[in-house]
Amino acid sequence: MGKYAQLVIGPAGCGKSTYCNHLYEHCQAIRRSVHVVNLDPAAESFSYPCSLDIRDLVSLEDVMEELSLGPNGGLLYCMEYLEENLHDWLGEELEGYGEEDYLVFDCPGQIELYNHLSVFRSFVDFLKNDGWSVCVVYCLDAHFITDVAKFMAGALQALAAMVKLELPHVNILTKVDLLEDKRHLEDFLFPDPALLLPQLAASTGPRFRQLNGAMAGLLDEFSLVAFLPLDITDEDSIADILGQIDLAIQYGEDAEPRLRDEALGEGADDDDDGGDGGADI
Ligand SMILES: Nc1nc2c(ncn2[C@@H]2O[C@H](COP(=O)(O)OP(=O)(O)OP(=O)(O)O)[C@@H](O)[C@H]2O)c(=O)[nH]1
Ligand SMILES: [Mg+2]
Repeated sequence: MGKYAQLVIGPAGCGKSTYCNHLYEHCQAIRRSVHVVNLDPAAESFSYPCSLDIRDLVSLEDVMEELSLGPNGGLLYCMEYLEENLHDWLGEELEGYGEEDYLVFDCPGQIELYNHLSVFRSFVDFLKNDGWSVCVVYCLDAHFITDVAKFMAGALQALAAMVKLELPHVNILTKVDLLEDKRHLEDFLFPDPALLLPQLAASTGPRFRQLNGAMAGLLDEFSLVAFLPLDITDEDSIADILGQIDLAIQYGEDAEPRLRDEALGEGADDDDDGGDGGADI
């Protein structure tokens, strides 16, 4: 048995909260328990029921008003405040959760929080020490694949978060339903630098050739940057993603006996198939 969590991160507006809501609805549909946590002190409203909310600790609005800070400085202050209060606030709140609980943390969109500051590293270390198996879910807007240079930048950001947080990691290409032309989608789900490099060269000046080569080499060397497509109009899409995340944190191994026990406890049919509609992993 264990405690499981997803840390949903990615650039501003890339669809993190929408993913969290879609995942919550999917889990409701397959009768799988999941709690969504808001970690964005600037959030105003959510579509999902919020089980735990950073704004109960600190809100951006109050910080901006009381400390006369702008939105970015205010957000950094809030996140550093969270880092200082991990034990006192988060530790206490998480006492209400235990074995078999599954949390999804909907994070703010400023990528410097993952790459430059220590707050998320402290946050995941705290969760790990508290016994949670955590998977980072890095969201990138599918719009990024319309321009190879933009995609390279997005993939490198995902790679930086992967290296910095050192956790099981799944990358998601969100908003795939909005792509008009899906013919080249596959090229970006498993990006092959050798394939992308000529396109990159065509869209940048010759003096960037060496830099482009070095960046492509970096992605190639790690060969860890692959993306799963999220099409919110296709239910299989979120089921596949959840299945991959389950694999990454080995959720299925612990969950199967529990689902069967639950089904029996609820007087399920004798011939229970144990599947419960869950992801096929
Ligand atoms: N069609 C479509 N729209 C999406 C999808 N994901 C997000 N959106 C839209 O994109 C906008 C931003 O989505 P959010 O889920 O708020 O993005 P976010 O990453 O949580 O944004 P921040 O928390 O501000 O960084 C909203 O208008 C969403 O409705 C998607 O998969 N498909
Ligand atoms: Mg959001």
